[in-house]
Amino acid sequence: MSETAMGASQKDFESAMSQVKRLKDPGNEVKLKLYALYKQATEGPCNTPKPGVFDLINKAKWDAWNALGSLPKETARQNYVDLVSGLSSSSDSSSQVKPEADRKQSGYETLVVTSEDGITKIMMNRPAKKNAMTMRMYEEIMLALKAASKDDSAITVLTGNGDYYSSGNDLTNFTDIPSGGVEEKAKNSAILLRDFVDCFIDFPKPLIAVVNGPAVGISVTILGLFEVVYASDRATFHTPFSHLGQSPEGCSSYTFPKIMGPAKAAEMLIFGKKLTAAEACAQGLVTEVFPDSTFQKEVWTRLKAYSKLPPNAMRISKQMIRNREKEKLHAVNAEESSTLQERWLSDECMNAIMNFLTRKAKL
Ligand SMILES: CCCC/C=C/CC(=O)SCCNC(=O)CCNC(=O)[C@H](O)C(C)(C)COP(=O)(O)OP(=O)(O)OC[C@H]1O[C@@H](n2cnc3c(N)ncnc32)[C@H](O)[C@@H]1OP(=O)(O)O
Repeated sequence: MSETAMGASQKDFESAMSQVKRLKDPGNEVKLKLYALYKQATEGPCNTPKPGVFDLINKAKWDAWNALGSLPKETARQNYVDLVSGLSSSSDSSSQVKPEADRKQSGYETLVVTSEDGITKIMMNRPAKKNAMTMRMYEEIMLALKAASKDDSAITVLTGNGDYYSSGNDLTNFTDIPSGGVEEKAKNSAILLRDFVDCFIDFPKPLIAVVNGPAVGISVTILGLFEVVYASDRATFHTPFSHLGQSPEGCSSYTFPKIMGPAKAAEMLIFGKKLTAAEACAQGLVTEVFPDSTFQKEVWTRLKAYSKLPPNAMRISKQMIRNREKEKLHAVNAEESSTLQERWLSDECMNAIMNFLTRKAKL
């Protein structure tokens, strides 16, 4: 569906609901996704108390609904219709689909998500906008991560389609002001940011970034939460927070000084120094750099080999490496998100965004 397409009508939604009843069992994961989108589309954000830990089924349903955060009702309705339509077409051709075949998951508007060879690949898919991250993309990445945490893949990859990895937060996100004004917008954005980064902090399987091109802002900062970062030699790493009147997020105020030392971290996070892939590798942010001409081939060959390692052992090793940091990371994320909530209301930030939107300035 195109980004500008109108949302699904109530009639489309009702027809999708009756189609669901005729589908063969799509499995628990998809059923949870359908449940969550249905609740969000009809009742809005999750509004019931969290069930107890032993109430497994209701807790899974609650988690799925709650994970949709503040996704608007209309978007949830559209996602529900898209998901059902994808399920219907795949069940029509189910006789041709092998269980281990490349499974493209439908229902996403801003991503292409596939699961193959023990690898779930989440590809940001707005190449014409340099994979800038819209509100919808944040929500969809969270959904895709939640699904990947429970699917049968061993490792999960985040990458970008086109010449950019991602240009970071879509600056037009700030133009859609709700009735509660800019304060409400800043508050909702801070909640979304915190939820988004929490998903990376809590992700249980090895997470790999395949950085196919330049990366900006939040797409760079969250790299500190990945196990491995492979970069094309065309990639650059840029966090122009001060230029935008903003402050670090993605736990980078904590992870970057740990990874590269406080002086190098300050150059990136305060002064917006752009690193080449080789520099980012020397600073420890990137694991390995590959020539762009052989990047995809070399990286995927390596990842396919890694994905054959025993998945439980990899998961346990990741948890041992990360778990003692988790509490700290959640606290840092909360602090960074609330600082940004204030920054977004500052003149410095508003002027910088206006400049971008009116094309007076480029990075
Ligand atoms: C709710 C959670 C919030 C979390 C906060 C995170 C903080 C950040 O992520 S800060 C980083 C924000 N990102 C930027 O400041 C980048 C802004 N973009 C640019 O400076 C340039 O577009 C570029 C250097 C990335 C690329 O320049 P280039 O000349 O090669 O291409 P363009 O013609 O500028 O881009 C093509 C097309 O894409 C649109 N676009 C690119 N990036 C963004 C973006 N971040 N937000 C909105 N739109 C973006 C650009 O406007 C062009 O669109 P049109 O073809 O329609 O003009």
